[in-house]
Order: sequence, then C-alpha cells, then structure tokens
Amino acid sequence: MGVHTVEDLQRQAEIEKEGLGLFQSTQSVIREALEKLGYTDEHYELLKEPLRMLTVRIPVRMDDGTVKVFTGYRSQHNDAVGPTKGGVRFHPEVNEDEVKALSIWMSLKCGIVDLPYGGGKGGIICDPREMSFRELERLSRGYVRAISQLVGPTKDIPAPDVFTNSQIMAWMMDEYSRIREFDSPGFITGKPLVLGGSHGRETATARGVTICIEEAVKKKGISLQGARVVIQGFGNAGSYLAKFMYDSGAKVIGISDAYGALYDPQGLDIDDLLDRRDSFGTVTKLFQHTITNKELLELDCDILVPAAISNQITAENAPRIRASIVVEAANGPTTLEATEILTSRGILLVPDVLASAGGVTVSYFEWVQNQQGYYWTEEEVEQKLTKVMVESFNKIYDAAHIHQVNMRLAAYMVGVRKMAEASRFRGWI
Ligand SMILES: NC(=O)C1=CN([C@@H]2O[C@H](COP(=O)(O)OP(=O)(O)OC[C@H]3O[C@@H](n4cnc5c(N)ncnc54)[C@H](O)[C@@H]3O)[C@@H](O)[C@H]2O)C=CC1
Ligand SMILES: O=C(O)CCC(=O)C(=O)O
Repeated sequence: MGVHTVEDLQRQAEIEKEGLGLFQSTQSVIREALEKLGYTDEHYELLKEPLRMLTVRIPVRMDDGTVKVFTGYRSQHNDAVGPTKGGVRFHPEVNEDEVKALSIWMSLKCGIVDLPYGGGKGGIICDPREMSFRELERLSRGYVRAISQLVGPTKDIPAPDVFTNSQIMAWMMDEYSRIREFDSPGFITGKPLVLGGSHGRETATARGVTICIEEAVKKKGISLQGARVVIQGFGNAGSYLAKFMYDSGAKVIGISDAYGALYDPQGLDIDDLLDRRDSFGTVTKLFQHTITNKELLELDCDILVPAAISNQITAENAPRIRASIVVEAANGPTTLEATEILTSRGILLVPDVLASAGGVTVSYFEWVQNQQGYYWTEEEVEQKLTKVMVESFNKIYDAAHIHQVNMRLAAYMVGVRKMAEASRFRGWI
C-alpha cells in the first residue's frame, strides 16, 4: 500500500478527534486491515465507499390529513460475494454517513460469520415513537415502493434494526410481493413466524452476544455465575440479552433506555422489567429513581454491553469504564480512540462486527428456509448459530494474538478478506 499523503495524515488527525464521523473512522480501520493483509490501494479504493447509495423521499398521508415527506436511504456496500444484506433503521438521527458506515459493517459481519452476502443498510429519518400504527404502515410501504427497483431476494435483503420490528418487516414484505405480483418471503428477514420468519431470529442478536460473553469470560477466567452485568438499551438486543444473562445466573445490575437507566447492585428483576417495557424498549419512565445513561456506562461491573446507539464510549469516558469485558451488541458504540484506551487498560473488547453478528446469521438461516420452503426447528437454528458464533469469536481472538492487534482490527482483517478476494476473482481489481 502506498505512502500516506499529507491529506491522508490530516484526515487521520481529524478522525482521531473525538466525535468525528463513524464513517471516516470505519474507512481508516478498513485501510489498516487491508494493509496488514497485504492488499493494494485499489482494494481500499473499491471498499472504502458503498457501491450504491440511494436517497429517497417518501410522502406519507398522516392521520390528521396532512402530508409529511420523509427522507430515507439504502446503502449497498459491496456485492462481490453475493446479494447485500442488512437492517432498516427508523430513528430521528439517521443520516447518510451513518447508513454508509452501517452498510460497511454489514459487509464485515457477513465476512466474519462467512455468509454468502455483502453488506447493505437502510434508514428513515423519523421518530416512530410519535407516529400511529397506520402512519408507520404507510411509511414502511412507501419506503419499499421507493427502493423496490434496487432490492429483492437475490439483490439486497432488508431486516429489522433500531425501532423496526417483525410487524414492519411484514408490511414491507407484503408491499414488495404486491409490486412483484408474487409472494416473496425471501425479500426480507425478521418476519413473523406465520409469514416465513425463522425460529430464533427475534432473539438471535442477543443469543449471539451471549455466546460471545460465554467465550470472553473463559478467556478472562471469570465465572458467568454471579458476574455483574450492565446493559445499555432494553430493546430487541438489550432486553433479550438481559433475560439470557439473568437466566444463566449472572447479576444484571444496570439497564437503560433512551430516557434513563436503572441500577440495583443486588441485581434487577429482569422478568418484571420485560413484562413492563413497551415495544420501543422503554421501561425507565415507570421508575422514580433512575440514573443517567452516562452514569450507567461507568458503573463498577464485570461485563458492560452497549446495546443501544453509536458513539457511547469515547476518549472522554473510556478511562472511567470499570468493566473487565466490553461486548458491543450495538453498532459503533465505541470510538477508535476509546478502543485503544480500553485495550491498553487490559479490557477485553469484543467488537460490534463480531458480537452483533448473530442477528444477520439467523437472518441468513431465515432466507435459506424461505428459498427452500422447508423450515427448521428452534433447536436446529440454535445449534447452527452457536457453532458459527463460537468459531467466529475464537478465529478473531486468535487473529488478535497472532497479529498483535486489538480485537476490532483483528475482526476487520477477518471480515474484509472474503470480499477483497471475491472482488479480485470477479476481475474488479
Ligand atoms: N435488532 C437486531 O437484530 C440487531 C441490532 N443491532 C444493533 O443493536 C442496537 C440496538 O438495536 P435493537 O435492540 O434492535 O433496537 P430497538 O429499537 O429494539 O431498541 C433500542 C434500545 O435503545 C434505546 N435507545 C434509543 N436511543 C437511545 C439513546 N439515545 N440512549 C440510550 N438508549 C437509547 C431504546 O430506548 C431501546 O431500549 C443498535 O445499535 C442496532 O444497530 C445489531 C445487530 C442486529
Ligand atoms: O438481520 C440482518 O439481516 C441484519 C441485521 C443488522 O442490521 C445488523 O446486524 O446490524
């Protein structure tokens, strides 16, 4: 790989400033991973940006009769390996750079768990917590109409992400099937079981994180029984993870949502919180004594799991993180500088592209079942997921030791190789 230009170095310095672009910092780790593997500048030029990025405007008739126009995105990072794959996020802070970074992370995840996919991701700038059921249906269908030319079961396959769920996947699948005039369950994953969903997809992300935690505690010589766990976010990823930790005998001492956090050093009653949370993973509003998300992250604990949004552990708070293990269920919760700080403090950081890959793995199983029209039992799904996650964790843990790099760079090295090779064999590079 060529010598870095002054421009490169300036950009690098900017990236290192806290808060600057998830997208740029992702590019810098991709560059480093390719360099370590001996790939050329051409590989970096190809892989540093998504191949396609579609911006759409979606007019939606609101319940009060007015029309509101929403902005949405779909990014397809690289389809050398196969169709692109990745979730759709409904959130007020969605933006183009975030969607682009998220699609690159999907490529890396698919490479790590060895799926026949490249990475894609979508998002709509909206706040579903302030929309009615029918408004959400119209928005979901409008998004599919807007992106329908670019997606499909063998092109790009969406799935759930922040503030989207199996009901939204069902509307999207129905809209796509209407447009194409045949039933297309393989267009999207994370569907309800009765519409071709897979057993285990609902809990897959949390299950994958749990498997990473089980492997990580072995490496650290910590017993999961009685271990103190703190989880930021109580939605799909965070709440099921809390349940798995609670059931395995760990003590979940802190959880949070967008409005605050709950802390009990004796351990929270997770079954009770699960009964009381709403469909957006909100539960803290029901309690008087709460702490902030910022305080939650700095609690004294053994295992910390950010399972909500990006940029939560930064150079500012990384020196005060007191966990021995940090497992990233969320996408992009830790900045690059914070990654360095945590690693140099001996904290085992299990990066997002590995820890959260259980979701897309079971999405792949769902897609395979849809293509075959033959459905697997919950036990089969769980067994296959466990094998994939245990192998992936150990592959990356070993790579980090062999190459003497942190776990994030090791994960990028493992994740980028397949698409780099596929791009080369196709003659793109
Ligand atoms: N659902 C999935 O299959 C996968 C999700 N992920 C990642 O996991 C993370 C969480 O996703 P889901 O659980 O699916 O979303 P979700 O919508 O089910 O839950 C999100 C949770 O984060 C909380 N939250 C939102 N904004 C927050 C803020 N500003 N501060 C603190 N908490 C906030 C919400 O209150 C809620 O508890 C995201 O980063 C997502 O990309 C990664 C892989 C797969
Ligand atoms: O299930 C999928 O296809 C993708 C899930 C996702 O968006 C993610 O892993 O970030």
